Amino acid sequence: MCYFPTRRQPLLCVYRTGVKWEIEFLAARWVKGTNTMAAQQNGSRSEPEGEFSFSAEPSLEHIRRLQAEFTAERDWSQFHQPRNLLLALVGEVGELAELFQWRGEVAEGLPDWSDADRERVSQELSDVCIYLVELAEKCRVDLPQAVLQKMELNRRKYPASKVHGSSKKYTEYTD
Ligand SMILES: Nc1ccn([C@H]2C[C@H](O)[C@@H](COP(=O)(O)OP(=O)(O)OP(=O)(O)O)O2)c(=O)n1
Repeated sequence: MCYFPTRRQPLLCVYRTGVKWEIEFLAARWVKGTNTMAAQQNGSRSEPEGEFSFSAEPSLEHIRRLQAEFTAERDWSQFHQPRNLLLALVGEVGELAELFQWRGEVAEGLPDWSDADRERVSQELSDVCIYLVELAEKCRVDLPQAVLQKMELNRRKYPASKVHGSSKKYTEYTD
């Protein structure tokens, strides 16, 4: 797998043979950052107002491998059993919740938030994602496939024609 996001692709591909995922990941982040900066300098946004999408990389498998390397390098695998990871995950969810605490309703895009608070949200969401992915690994759940299967189940449980515009739980439907 290789990144082809910009004309800088040769730089990124140089690292492929070393299979140093962290370097690839940081390089991809750098590319995204410079793209964003360039867009800002040109006075343009990378996306139309109101639209948002994730970068294609890293995949969940890529994140799993990066975290596996991170823990192996520190001899921390001994601490990262499923129960500990679950507690760590819940702790990070708590830290994320704390950022939203007492603010009242928050608009999509967090328009009134400071850059520092947005950065904290980004970091806490990342902590949640990292621990979630590692917990899935330790539970031997193939998370991307499991998510697809769960979404299919959700579609069948909540047929759009039946529940359109309603937030009721499926158990509340009588027919
Ligand atoms: N034993 C550990 C400790 C940390 N991490 C990684 C995964 C998380 O992404 C992040 C969590 O680090 P901290 O426990 O220091 O928590 P925070 O980054 O949230 O710091 P703070 O609690 O000060 O906000 O580091 C890990 O994998 N295993």
